[in-house]
Amino acid sequence: MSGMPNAATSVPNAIPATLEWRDDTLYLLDQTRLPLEIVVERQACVEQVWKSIRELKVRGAPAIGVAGAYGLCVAMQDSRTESVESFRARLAERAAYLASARPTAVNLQWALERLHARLARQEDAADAAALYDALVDEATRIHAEDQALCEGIGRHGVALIRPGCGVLTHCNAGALATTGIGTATAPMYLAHRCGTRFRVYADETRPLLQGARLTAFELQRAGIDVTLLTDNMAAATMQRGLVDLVIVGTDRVAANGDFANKIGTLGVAILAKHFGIPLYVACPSSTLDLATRAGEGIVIEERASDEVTSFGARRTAPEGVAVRNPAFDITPHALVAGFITERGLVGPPFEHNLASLFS
Ligand SMILES: CSC[C@H]1O[C@H](OP(=O)(O)O)[C@H](O)[C@@H]1O
Repeated sequence: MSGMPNAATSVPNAIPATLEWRDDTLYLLDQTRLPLEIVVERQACVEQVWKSIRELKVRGAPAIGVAGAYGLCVAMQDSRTESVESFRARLAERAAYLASARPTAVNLQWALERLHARLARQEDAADAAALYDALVDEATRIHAEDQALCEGIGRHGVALIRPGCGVLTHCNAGALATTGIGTATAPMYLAHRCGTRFRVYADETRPLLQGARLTAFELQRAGIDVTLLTDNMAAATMQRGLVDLVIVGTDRVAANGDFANKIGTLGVAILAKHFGIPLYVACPSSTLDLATRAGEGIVIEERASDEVTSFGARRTAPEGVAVRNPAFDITPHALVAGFITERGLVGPPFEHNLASLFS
């Protein structure tokens, strides 16, 4: 898979990894500059990491989780010479700060809580420097696990992609949303790796165009047949019989199988149901939030209106017009054929079968 991010490749024009932790420093591929520019940014402080997550320089639930984990390490570097008690107190405050960057993707909170839990187990730490080392070790483990989780999702979903089929996806749940081969794209990359020929239809995904800027970019560079659609073309494309399967990612799955994903996913799911097309949701088990009973319990991030009133740098709406800009919507589990996770392909009844993944 030449040219895709996070692939172990020596191809010179390959896209750099979504993020990198090197010499106690976090580097992020600035996804707001893609597809025209490939810019990697050194994160000098935790405030910069917070801003990078908030501004979607790094985005996608798994990638946000890994970036948040390393961001907490960045936050604690200056506290290595403090007392153990002071280090632990500061950790809680810095974790809460990072969690405030974006509320919907469960992976950010999950990763920060996992680092917190690691330190809770370090009861006999000699000093704060040892606690810092434990944080970096745990963040590194989360990073490595994420790459393996993507491969597992790919293995459990690859059989869904039959030769000659058309797959529609929304937003970017690709390699650029993770530190591996993606979630929704994982079955696509594995099918491509096996020589299966299929077509992908990528919704551009207004207002921030993750589908056009990121999904079309990474799939094209990997040599996968991808066609870019405007969001209002999904219905006609399905009506023409070009779509056999929908695979999307998710930012949070409630216990009953309702899920949050990029705004517009609900519309795609309703269309898929109408045209008798199965919709699958690809996610690592860390995205399952069994503590939230149903979709109405998921907090939806509201974003700035200028993301809607401008197209790139060009204003496209009258000054003062009222705007709504929810970044996600909630799709009810009744519209879902199954969840593709690293632990298996999960069908209904979701309340029972999702919980069974952890038993
Ligand atoms: C594999 S999670 C990808 C998920 O995250 C995206 O949202 P954003 O670009 O705002 O982080 C979108 O909902 C994707 O499905």
